[in-house]
Amino acid sequence: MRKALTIAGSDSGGGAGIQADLKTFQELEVFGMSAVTAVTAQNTVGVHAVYPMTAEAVAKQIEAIGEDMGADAVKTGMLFSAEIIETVSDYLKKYRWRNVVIDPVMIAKGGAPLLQQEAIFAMKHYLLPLAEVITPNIPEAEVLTGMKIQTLEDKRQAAVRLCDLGVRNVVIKGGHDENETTSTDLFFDGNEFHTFTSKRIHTKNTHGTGCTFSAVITAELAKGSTVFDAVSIAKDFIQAAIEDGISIGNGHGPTNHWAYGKRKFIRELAKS
Ligand SMILES: Nc1ncnc2c1ncn2[C@@H]1O[C@H](COP(=O)(O)OP(=O)(O)OP(=O)(O)O)[C@@H](O)[C@H]1O
Ligand SMILES: Cc1ncc(CO)c(N)n1
Repeated sequence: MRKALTIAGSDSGGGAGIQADLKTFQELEVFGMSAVTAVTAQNTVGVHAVYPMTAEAVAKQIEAIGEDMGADAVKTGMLFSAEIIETVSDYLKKYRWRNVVIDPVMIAKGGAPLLQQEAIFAMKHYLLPLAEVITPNIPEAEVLTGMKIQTLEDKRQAAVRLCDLGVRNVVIKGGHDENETTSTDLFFDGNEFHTFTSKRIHTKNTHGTGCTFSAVITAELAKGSTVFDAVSIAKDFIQAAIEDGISIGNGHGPTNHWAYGKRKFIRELAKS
């Protein structure tokens, strides 16, 4: 049984954060574990409140896992403060965890800040050098690189800059390219570029797409996939999850975490 750890915030609405990560790990048959960095009171409409944990509480959760169960892959999501980022970075080094996926969560879809402005320095200088993969959306990649991203060439340049910060593989996600008919994610492994493109789905049920995408990469790395294959599976998984999105609540509904598994099961049934 492969094990994956998510270090992220709790989304009471269940579509993003720790909840999305654990549902995704489960779908991919990886044992999921968590260290909660903050509790958010959140639903499909927005974030009502954020209650960060102390850095000590985050440290104790990670230590409990590190001293006993270990992890085949680790992902980070909402980290909120510089202090939490520094603590997480220290523990990633202490346990020499490989397959570290950083989703540099900064702002929720409705605009609520999930990372303090003054924590960006810590993210760039302590956390990013530990990343096997980083998965920023366009606004996050702009903040981390200090450049405006409008074209595919801009995404390429930003990916190179992120590798210069010590990251080994970069995926710049295209969900925010809202004028396009496709959603194109740019992958850079430090040497070569590859684009993963899918048809853009016109839906408001996209809450937690980024968390789910990076959780798939984490689960696949835990199972021994290459980074390229893990990203490729993540793209298929999120496409199915958005296509079969769930219309609950009055705002951005969640994606469907079991759509990918259900389709795979139906395909296998048809073959037999
Ligand atoms: N409307 C859409 N149609 C198809 N794919 C999409 C759509 N929106 C997002 N995606 C895909 O979902 C994944 C996540 O991208 P996105 O840019 O939305 O992340 P994000 O902004 O970090 O998400 P969130 O903050 O809501 O968790 C990417 O693979 C992207 O291509
Ligand atoms: C807890 C949490 N993490 C990440 C996101 C980004 O989708 C969110 N909305 N909430």
